[in-house]
Amino acid sequence: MRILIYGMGGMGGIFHRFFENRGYFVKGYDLNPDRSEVSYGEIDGFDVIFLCVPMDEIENALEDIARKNRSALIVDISTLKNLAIPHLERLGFDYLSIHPMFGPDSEIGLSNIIVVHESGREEERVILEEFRRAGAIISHISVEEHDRKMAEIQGTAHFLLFLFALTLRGRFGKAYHYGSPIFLVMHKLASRIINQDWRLYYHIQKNAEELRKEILENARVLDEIMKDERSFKGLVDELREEFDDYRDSTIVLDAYKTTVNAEGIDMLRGYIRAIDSLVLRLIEKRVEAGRKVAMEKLKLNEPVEISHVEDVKLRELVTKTELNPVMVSEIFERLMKLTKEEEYRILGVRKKVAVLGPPGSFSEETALKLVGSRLPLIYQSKVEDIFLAVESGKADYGIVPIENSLQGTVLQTLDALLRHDVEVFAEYESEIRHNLVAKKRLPLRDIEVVYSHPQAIAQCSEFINNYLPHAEIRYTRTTSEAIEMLDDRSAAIASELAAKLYRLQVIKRDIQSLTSNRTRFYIIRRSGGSVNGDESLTCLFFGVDDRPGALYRVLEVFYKNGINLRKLESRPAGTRLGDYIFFAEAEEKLGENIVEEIKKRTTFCKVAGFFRKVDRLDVFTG
Ligand SMILES: NC(=O)c1ccc[n+]([C@@H]2O[C@H](COP(=O)([O-])OP(=O)(O)OC[C@H]3O[C@@H](n4cnc5c(N)ncnc54)[C@H](O)[C@@H]3O)[C@@H](O)[C@H]2O)c1
Ligand SMILES: O=C(O)C(=O)C[C@]1(C(=O)O)C=C[C@@H](O)C=C1
Repeated sequence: MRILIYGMGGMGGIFHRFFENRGYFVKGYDLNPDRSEVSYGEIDGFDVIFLCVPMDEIENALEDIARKNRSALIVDISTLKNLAIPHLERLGFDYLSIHPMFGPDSEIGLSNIIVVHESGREEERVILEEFRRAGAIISHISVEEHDRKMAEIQGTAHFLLFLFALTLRGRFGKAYHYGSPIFLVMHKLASRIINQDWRLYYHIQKNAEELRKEILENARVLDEIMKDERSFKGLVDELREEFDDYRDSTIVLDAYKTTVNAEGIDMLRGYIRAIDSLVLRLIEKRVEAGRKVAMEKLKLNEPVEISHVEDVKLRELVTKTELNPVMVSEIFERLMKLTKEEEYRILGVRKKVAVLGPPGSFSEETALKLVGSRLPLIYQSKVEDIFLAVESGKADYGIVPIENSLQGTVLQTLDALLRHDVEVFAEYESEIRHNLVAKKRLPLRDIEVVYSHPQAIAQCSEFINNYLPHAEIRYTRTTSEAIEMLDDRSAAIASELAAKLYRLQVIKRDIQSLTSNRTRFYIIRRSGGSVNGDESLTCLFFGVDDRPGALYRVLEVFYKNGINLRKLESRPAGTRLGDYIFFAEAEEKLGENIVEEIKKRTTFCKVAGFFRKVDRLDVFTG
């Protein structure tokens, strides 16, 4: 979906950043060439055009667009619908008409967006879904009802603020040091609207003439009521029934302090203290919201950690500030960590699990199957680092691949298992399923490039040869890298989880060749964990003298006790050329006597774990 922002002023800027940060192709066009990224001649190549020009310019702008591009979906964001909709209808555009109830310097999250007209096009669904996911509150009303409601809502607020300004004019000058918080907030709001485009307020008030009469009448009534104690109390009692939500109004008032012009060291220190205490209260609010999010996630079976939500958030935040982007990202990463810790706590998750990253990898997919979706994963880029994380206590468990049906034993895992003070306590087997994914639904013939890791490409070669012989293959180091490269004409091979995480379309599921592609994982923990009792397997390392029959004498122990070995590998001991250490997996939990017997017949023996096969791992207890 190619999006054009037509009019790159305040509102245009917001929508440009919003969609760009979410990975859409977005360009801006403006009469002012300094703000334009494309020329007027290029506006025909877009599927969606956000109309973000001032209201007086809407008609001209629509005429200009109609000359170049009649097929795009127009997104009308105007404040008053009677200035835009007649022209959209006359020119025959498909259009989505919304009223974003926020200004250029606001955040979309928690803002109201009123939808007054939809054309039924797919792009509309995508746009509204993005707003919804960003936390906007979307409501639907008719065009007529919209203009009536705006007269009530905006008309009343603006009129009263202008009245406030008119009444106070000339009384205080700029000396507001004795202002109360409520007064100061109202003063600020009045100054805000007085300093914006007056035409907007003029148009809104045009629809609000009846309402203003009502306000003036109410003012007279109120004046009378306030003269009498009992009638005033009666009014307050009545109003309290409707105006009862004043939670956190102090935060609103205290936020005002951050906007004063502080001068001198003492006042500046006071100013910073006020900001700090506000920040602290806001952090508490953030964490409180995290607790509620966690309960929602429990219902939806969603993971606590959603990396693409975090990535988009960080990208958006750094584009909103001139501050050092690295530090800003760090601060918000810490805040998210605090929130996530609280989410885990509320869900009763006590364990942390180290897996091979990055998010969206097949290892992560396995981890999610094993431990469910709401666990703290620690992503490591190497098998060795998973062992280190577990050994050092940074992670409680590690999930490491030990064997793949196509590639055989994972030697890094074997070597690390020998060196580190960890033990295997469970194993898990999973089938790797590859999917062809893309940014949008694409017929196979339109896919020009396929990105993926060489192993994934190899495992899907049959599918690629049969269905994508025309496509160019480009190798990437990781699945995430393949996904980052995607444009409208390419596809990637990735796990179902990655498709979900990065909100991609799955073009074709299970494209791996018929040969089963299974991977067995060990689940490791620090040595000395409690034995469960239902262990049925043992893995161990041993070394033998360099003489005939030495290995035979060890194997004899298994033979004599009727114990099957399902795996036997030799690895260089790392001492001198020709010295080997053996690794074995026995299909039984070896008793102490057997281990003793093996020790007698070997130069070295380390039991790396008594373990069992599992389908789930409980991370909610212990
Ligand atoms: N500002 C708000 O709080 C707010 C809130 C909701 C909706 N809106 C609506 O958003 C729209 C834009 O408001 P804004 O505050 O972003 O305005 P703005 O003045 O900040 O930006 C308008 C931009 O449009 C450009 N422009 C003007 N005429 C043009 C034309 N014919 N072709 C191309 N570009 C043109 C201007 O150069 C400017 O960059 C209006 O319809 C307004 O009703 C504004
Ligand atoms: O948005 C969510 O799902 C949250 O739980 C909030 C939050 C955050 O702290 O910003 C925390 C965890 C997720 O990884 C993404 C974001």
